[in-house]
Amino acid sequence: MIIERNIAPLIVFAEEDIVSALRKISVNQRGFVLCVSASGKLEAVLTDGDVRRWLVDGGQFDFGVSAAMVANKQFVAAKDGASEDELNDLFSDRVTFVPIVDGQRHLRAVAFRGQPVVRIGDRVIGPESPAYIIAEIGNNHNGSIELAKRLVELAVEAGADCAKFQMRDMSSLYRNEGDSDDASADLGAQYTLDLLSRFQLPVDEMFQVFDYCHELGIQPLCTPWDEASLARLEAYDMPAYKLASADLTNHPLLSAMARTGKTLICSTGMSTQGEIENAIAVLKRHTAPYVLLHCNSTYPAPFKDINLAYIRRLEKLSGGVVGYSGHERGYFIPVAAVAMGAKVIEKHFTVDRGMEGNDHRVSLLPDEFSAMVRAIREVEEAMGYGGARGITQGEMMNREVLAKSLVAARPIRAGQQIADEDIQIRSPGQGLQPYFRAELVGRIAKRDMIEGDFFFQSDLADAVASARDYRFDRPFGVPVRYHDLQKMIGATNLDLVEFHLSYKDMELDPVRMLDGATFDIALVVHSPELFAGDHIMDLCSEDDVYRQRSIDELQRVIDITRTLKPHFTKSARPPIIINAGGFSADGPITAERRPAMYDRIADALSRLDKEGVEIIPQTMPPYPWHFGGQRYHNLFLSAEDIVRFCSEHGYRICLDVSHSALAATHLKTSFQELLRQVGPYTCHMHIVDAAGVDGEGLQIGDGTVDFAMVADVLRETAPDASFIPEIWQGHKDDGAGFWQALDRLEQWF
Ligand SMILES: C=C(OP(=O)(O)O)C(=O)O
Repeated sequence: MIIERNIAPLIVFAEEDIVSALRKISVNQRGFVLCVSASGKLEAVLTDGDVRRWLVDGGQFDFGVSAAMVANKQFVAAKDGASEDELNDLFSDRVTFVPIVDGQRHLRAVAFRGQPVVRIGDRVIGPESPAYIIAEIGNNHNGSIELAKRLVELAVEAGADCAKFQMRDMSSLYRNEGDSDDASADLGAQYTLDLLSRFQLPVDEMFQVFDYCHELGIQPLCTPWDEASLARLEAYDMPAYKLASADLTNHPLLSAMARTGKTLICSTGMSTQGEIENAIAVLKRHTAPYVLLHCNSTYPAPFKDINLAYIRRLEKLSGGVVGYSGHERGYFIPVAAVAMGAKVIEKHFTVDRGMEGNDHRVSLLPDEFSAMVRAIREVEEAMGYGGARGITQGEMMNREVLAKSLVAARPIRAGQQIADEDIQIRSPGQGLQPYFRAELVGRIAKRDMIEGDFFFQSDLADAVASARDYRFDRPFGVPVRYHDLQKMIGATNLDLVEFHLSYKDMELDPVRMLDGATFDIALVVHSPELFAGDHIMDLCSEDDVYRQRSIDELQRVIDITRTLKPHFTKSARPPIIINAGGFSADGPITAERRPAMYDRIADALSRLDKEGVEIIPQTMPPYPWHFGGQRYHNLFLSAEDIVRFCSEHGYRICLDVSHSALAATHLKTSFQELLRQVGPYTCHMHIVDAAGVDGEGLQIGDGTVDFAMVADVLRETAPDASFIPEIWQGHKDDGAGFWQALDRLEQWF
């Protein structure tokens, strides 16, 4: 259960109009608002459903009507101080939230049934959120406001979500009123008192540092070590509080903190399980929103004593969000804690581990802290949701190359019953997976096969997508290789073929491969991206030798295209599609570096003999799949970049609908707008579906692209551009994937 005490987003004044109330519901995303009087008394509850019922049941569509007129005055509410069990009893299938009111019906909080989440300012921390990472500055400023501010700056740079400090009122906190010269104090306490007396920031300076945090966009938090400090921090209006392990058993302070109604992050170091359970009971009695941090309060904590597995136990005990406050050396343990479910991570932070004070020695330096943040974010990305196992895009590509298929062991004639001896298992994995063997045996072959031909899903199906003549409002074609060119052209009324050259194909003699044949259609060539020796085309590489190799390879592609051209009678100036380069391995390249990269590409292209051909760079997805692995593409993603390159350097492009849809999703920009802007520069297109940020090459209808919209925009902005359905592995099974795509696309194009 969640108790929300920040009620401002959940209330409207009863006399506010219904439109204001609906606006508030849209913003708070809770599906309701509570109508209160000017003095804050709860009068009614207004849900989405109430508004719908009002409209359907003959509401006068008078949007000036007050929220209270439409709202429901019969609602379930609880008294402030109700226990968690009492609140739980009020929930039902229909009641998913319960307003909590005081004796005078003033609204105090709202209880929600649901996932345990807490809020700190505008941050929501819960099972689905990224970990909230606290840079524990504590007293590592050693009493210097300048150093405190510098640590805040460094925490921001390191990617922390929060910069945390500590506040003590020395006179009320210590039994000797914080007298650091008290000779009767034992050694440990005397050392701590001495440090604290010298290294505390005065309250007004502490507040200046909090202001500085706000200025830099990082949340400030603080641990009050006593009630006097809590009162001072309340006066500043902190968004939440941290309770130190040392105070988990200090129920009066815990209760005082709980009474603020703010989220409490409570460390559990130095406590037994029974003491932790008692603290949870206090927190629940106050219906406080809280996070428990597993912690071993040794400085530094020995790895053998950390007992990270306790995080899971703590989660069960608390029934809420858990985290980890680490005092060990290094940052691997917090990263592991995140993998175990920690949603708050606190680590000490310093500029110099050699400075005076215990905490410095167990603190991370800024570059270590930022490495921890990076590692945590990577682990979070890798955690997933434990749903059903699917095959990822990268695996799918590797499965094609590395896995096995069922292939014909000897020639098979159409109409023949397939026997077990007709089948063998061979790599690559482009055909039916081996476990279909039993299903295949006994079937009647639908086609003639020679030894080594793949069996496909269609050999098990009763109906197969096959080619026919198509009608489109623009020239269309399919991708071909030397080996299937004749077959594809013979199958349907293509206007063009897009010749996909592999680097191996470049060693073949085009004249011999075409055997003197000519075709009454046009030619588009897709240059290889990968050349011999793992060379990936990169016309803007900063390595001049590498770049020159890319230029030379592209010149060879141009020469081959010129040799192919006379065999395609409708080709005046065949376009050559290139993936121009500009990829990176470890992360995206910043926007400032991109213009120079485009200039290098334009310069490389200007060095080519392009007589008789047109080079058209392809629009790119954010994550290309070179060698089945993940890299970053940086160029030809955004509409602005593409338009600038084309208009400045006089090029047209190949618009890959799948790539650009993924790019728009990744860049959080409008795909429709991208199409509108790049349409006028489009010479040729790959029309194919896409999903998410890396699901490319999908069959039409298997992704999320709105093809009706795409067709409408392109009819206006690129009416003459030709296209192919570049379905991944569409050529398999005699082009079944291409024919199915053309079938589906005909309704729009
Ligand atoms: C000492 C503190 O916390 P922990 O117990 O998590 O180290 C603190 O927050 O000041």
